[in-house]
Amino acid sequence: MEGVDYLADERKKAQFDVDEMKIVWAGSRHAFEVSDRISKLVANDPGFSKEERTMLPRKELFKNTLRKAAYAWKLIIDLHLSEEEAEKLRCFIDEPAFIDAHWVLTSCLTLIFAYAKLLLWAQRNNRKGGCPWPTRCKFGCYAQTELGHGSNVRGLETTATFDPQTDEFVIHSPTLTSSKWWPGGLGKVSTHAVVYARLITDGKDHGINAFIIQLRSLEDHKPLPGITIGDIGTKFGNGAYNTVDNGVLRFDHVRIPRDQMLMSVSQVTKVGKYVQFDVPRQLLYVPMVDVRQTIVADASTALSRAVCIATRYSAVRRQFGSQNGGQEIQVIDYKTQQSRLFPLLASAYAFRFVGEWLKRLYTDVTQRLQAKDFSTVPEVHACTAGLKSLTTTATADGIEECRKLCGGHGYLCSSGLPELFAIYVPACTYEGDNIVLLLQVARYLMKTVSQLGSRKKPVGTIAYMGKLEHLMQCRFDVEQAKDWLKPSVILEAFEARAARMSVACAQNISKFDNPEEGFAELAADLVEAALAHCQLIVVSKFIEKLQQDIPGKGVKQQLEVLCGIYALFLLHKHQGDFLGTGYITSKQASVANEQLRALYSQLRPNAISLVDAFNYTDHFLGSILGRYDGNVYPKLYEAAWKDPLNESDVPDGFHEYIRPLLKQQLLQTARL
Ligand SMILES: CCCCC/C=C\C/C=C\C/C=C\C=C\C(=O)SCCNC(=O)CCNC(=O)[C@H](O)C(C)(C)COP(=O)(O)OP(=O)(O)OC[C@H]1O[C@@H](n2cnc3c(N)ncnc32)[C@H](O)[C@@H]1OP(=O)(O)O
Ligand SMILES: Cc1cc2nc3c(=O)[nH]c(=O)nc-3n(C[C@H](O)[C@H](O)[C@H](O)COP(=O)(O)OP(=O)(O)OC[C@H]3O[C@@H](n4cnc5c(N)ncnc54)[C@H](O)[C@@H]3O)c2cc1C
Repeated sequence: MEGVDYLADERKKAQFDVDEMKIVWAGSRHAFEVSDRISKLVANDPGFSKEERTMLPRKELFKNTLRKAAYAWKLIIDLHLSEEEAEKLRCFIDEPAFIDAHWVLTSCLTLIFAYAKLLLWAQRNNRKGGCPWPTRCKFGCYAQTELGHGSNVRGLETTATFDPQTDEFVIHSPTLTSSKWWPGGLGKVSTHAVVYARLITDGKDHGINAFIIQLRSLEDHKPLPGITIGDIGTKFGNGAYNTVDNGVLRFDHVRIPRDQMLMSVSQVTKVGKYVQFDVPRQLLYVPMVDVRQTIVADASTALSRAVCIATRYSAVRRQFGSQNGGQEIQVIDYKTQQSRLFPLLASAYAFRFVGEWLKRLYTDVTQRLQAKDFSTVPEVHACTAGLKSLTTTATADGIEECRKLCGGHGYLCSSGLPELFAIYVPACTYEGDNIVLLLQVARYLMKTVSQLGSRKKPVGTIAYMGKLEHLMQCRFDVEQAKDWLKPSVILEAFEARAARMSVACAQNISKFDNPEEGFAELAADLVEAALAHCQLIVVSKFIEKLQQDIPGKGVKQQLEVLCGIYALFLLHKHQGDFLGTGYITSKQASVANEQLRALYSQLRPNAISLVDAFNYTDHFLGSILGRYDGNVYPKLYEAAWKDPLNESDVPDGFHEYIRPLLKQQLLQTARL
């Protein structure tokens, strides 16, 4: 029946003010209002329908994305949307597109500028006049990865050879493996690209630098002479990321003016002299830091969406336990369901808060860079790399777990979960493979441990290493379950575990004559130590959030429950680390698990309202199982009939393939 709220009883159980929690989730009252308004605008506009996305063939799907992007662009202009509103529009349209960075950044700059802004910052500081680039081009992409190399940026093969006769660079793809491969927006749309290539002057290779290169004619959109471009082919999942034209690109001695090199860390003069500036070479990599922090901020959105679907459906779905003709048990009441679902709900909140914090850290580093203060770049690199790895791995795994939590119906495209997973899972790979990124964090940790004796004091997220002596010796000395609720106890447990794992790795590396050999041999342990450090960051930022003034009846209490679940779930999952490093005993681990179970019971009556606080429209959720009103079964039944296979009772191919077989069977039966 339309209009009935099948989850109304669940909503009545809430012990906190949901409207206030919506504001905490959004980040501020203003952010909530913008998000609420724009999500409704998208949901009520048939131009943004997603209904048939998983059924369209690739060419139609792609054209449909182009249509939506153009339509959204028109709306932004017609409605005079601010940058913040445009970004929300991009988010709620919920379709990866070539044009994404336009929504992320500004309504008039290009995607290339997004990636290149820090490079351009340095360029502006080292050359007279600004770079005319952003206003000149139409659409851009970021062409770093090649067919043969992605993670190993120093191994890229594309060359940019300076020709002093003409004051130009000659861009060339010398091998098949040097073909640019993967850039989003490259295949069919981009007119320009930031291309990473080896700089060669006077026969000398100066390593990787970035260049701005026009790819297509602004008149007829054809590739310019010497340039070959195409799409790399269909990707994982129906619909999903196939809305994006990830592309391949080859250069055959393409000439570009000298000033199209992004001269952030070095410069080539008119006579071909290579000059290195007095800035760290890593500045070349800072655009990756920018996008990684955006990915961390987006992780909570993807995870909370899956959790919202699985939580609502778990309250609607009933299995077993009916007595005397009464109702069966809601699957959300099974302790196993709770122990799989509630840590994901807690993780969604935890990632939200760590994402907010990382944004502030990133804003701080960009301000420091303007003042030529490079001191925090290594820490920001470690934080963005590590948190990108932690949050995307946990989110991709979490979405898949939510699919399983919805049983068989979770496997239907109409549950929204298969497509959400297919769109999300490449986040574990793009902007840096998650293992490669954890190894970067491990390098930073090993460096930190090796410098502990020096005058350089660890600060920021590694400040805890400053009390190493205490962290190596301390023991958890309380016995009751409720002791595990004290923030100081949780924090010390995570600090001691992270510090001990890093120190153990450093000690083992020191047993090798060559530290690089030791690092390679111990890589699996180092990844675990890096993860322990990143989990400590997430836990500590959640605890910091709770120290703020949080208004609203019961809101802070619910967040305390979620924080406890996040931390104690990790402790339970990684018990081996905590026991192995000797900080807790097995009795204490079991007491922590007791406390975790008690927290699940406290969360249970609030579960539906905690996912309502995400304030997602049914359009954004794109899931029959996650509908706000819980009216699942009639809508699932209705949706099945919309499948193209159900357009006729007798399927295409019946006469060619089914009928002959049926006839053959009839004949055989007759012979018998
Ligand atoms: C524009 C907005 C778009 C918004 C989009 C929103 C969501 C995303 C949606 C879709 C995705 C779309 C696009 C995806 C794009 C891409 O995937 S682009 C390609 C990304 N590629 C990578 O991430 C490659 C990963 N590899 C690397 O980053 C490096 O090569 C590696 C870190 C592995 C280093 O290799 P190595 O050869 O060992 O290093 P070097 O010798 O070159 O340098 C080492 C020193 O530099 C420090 N460092 C490394 N990276 C950074 C960094 N990013 N920032 C600062 N510093 C860095 C490193 O710590 C070493 O320092 P020390 O020498 O130890 O002091
Ligand atoms: C959807 C999508 C969009 C993308 N968009 C862009 C884009 O816009 N622009 C762009 O330039 N690129 C883009 N990429 C490319 C992406 O950045 C790379 O795929 C990514 O950096 C991983 O590199 P790779 O493919 O070389 O993986 P590989 O490095 O080949 O990884 C293969 C395996 O080797 C392991 N491995 C590699 N190195 C090490 C090591 N040192 N130690 C231990 N294990 C290691 C990895 O963990 C992984 O298991 C995109 C990729 C995808 C999937």
